[in-house]
Amino acid sequence: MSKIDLVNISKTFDNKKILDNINFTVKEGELVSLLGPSGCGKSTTLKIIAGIIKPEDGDILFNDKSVINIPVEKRGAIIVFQDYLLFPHMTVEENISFGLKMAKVKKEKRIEKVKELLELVHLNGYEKKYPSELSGGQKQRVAIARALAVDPKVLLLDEPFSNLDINLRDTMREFVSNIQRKLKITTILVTHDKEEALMMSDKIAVMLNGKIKQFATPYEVYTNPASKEVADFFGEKNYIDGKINNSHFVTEFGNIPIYSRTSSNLHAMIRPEDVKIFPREYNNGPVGKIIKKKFAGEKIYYDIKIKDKVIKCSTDSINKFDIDSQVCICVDLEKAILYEKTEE
Ligand SMILES: Nc1ncnc2c1ncn2[C@@H]1O[C@H](COP(=O)(O)OP(=O)(O)OP(=O)(O)O)[C@@H](O)[C@H]1O
Repeated sequence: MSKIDLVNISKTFDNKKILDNINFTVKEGELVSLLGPSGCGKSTTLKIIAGIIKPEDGDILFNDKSVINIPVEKRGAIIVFQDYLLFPHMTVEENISFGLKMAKVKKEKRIEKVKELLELVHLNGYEKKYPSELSGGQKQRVAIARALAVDPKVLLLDEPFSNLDINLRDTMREFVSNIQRKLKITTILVTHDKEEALMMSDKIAVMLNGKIKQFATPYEVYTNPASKEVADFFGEKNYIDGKINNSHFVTEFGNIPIYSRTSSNLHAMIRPEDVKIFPREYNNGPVGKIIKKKFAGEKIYYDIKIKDKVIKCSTDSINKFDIDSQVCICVDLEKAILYEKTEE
């Protein structure tokens, strides 16, 4: 297993800068997610790490040694693509042992390794099946076993769950997490799914427009986005206006202390789960009317109109309120983050 460093990586396609000075480190045995919207450069980054694409600037280090001039087949970084790319004319065991055969590993050793991997991915008994006889989840497990067969220095997963239905996706996320932790294999996961990145990663690299905007733990990225741009990408939020007075940002929901001031043109970002909602008669905060309600199993999402502003709130589904009902809200301002206003 390796520590991976991306050092000042840049890449241009058709005169357009796709990757702009990318830097981050994946420690040995860590799972780092590369998270960002479609087209921001995630897959290109993965292909550069694997050696499929060469950057025009920068370096890739595996355990502090440059691998930039090492060709893809010798580099030891294996990509599992979202469409698995299994060989359709080969059985499960032939697919898994393909890389070992290429590496001229002896037959007995190959058989032993395939057996071990089939056990790891819970596919014992499937060795003689062809990919067309497998479900999506099973195909993906074969693809992972095939990647692991060659003992890669780093496992690169390119949107591995996006072709799976939602229930299987959860199962496979957990399955891959367990294998990754068990083998302690350095892994980079490309995803545009925030929840997936939050659940699976040791660290998240948030990528927007070819740049890494934040590199931190899931908790840090979610609770303390490095910029308004990251906060906007990362889930629902409210922006609350206010005025600065005596080192405080004064809002209609209460005051937020300002520790270091960079601008006077601020607003406070607050997540929907940090807005509490109470029946009108509690009378312990600003009053508004529920104008939208979305039931999502464990949670209910409300839009509450207070004067001319709409505040988003999410609660567990025990707290039920009807559309048009009057409620009062309490904003947990300790969780608020002040950002400079940008042009919308
Ligand atoms: N070989 C190429 N030649 C020209 N442009 C390319 C090439 N590969 C990627 N691009 C462009 O680079 C940009 C980033 O592509 P990339 O596949 O890295 O994005 P992504 O973040 O992985 O997107 P998605 O989530 O949709 O897969 C896109 O605008 C894409 O069109």
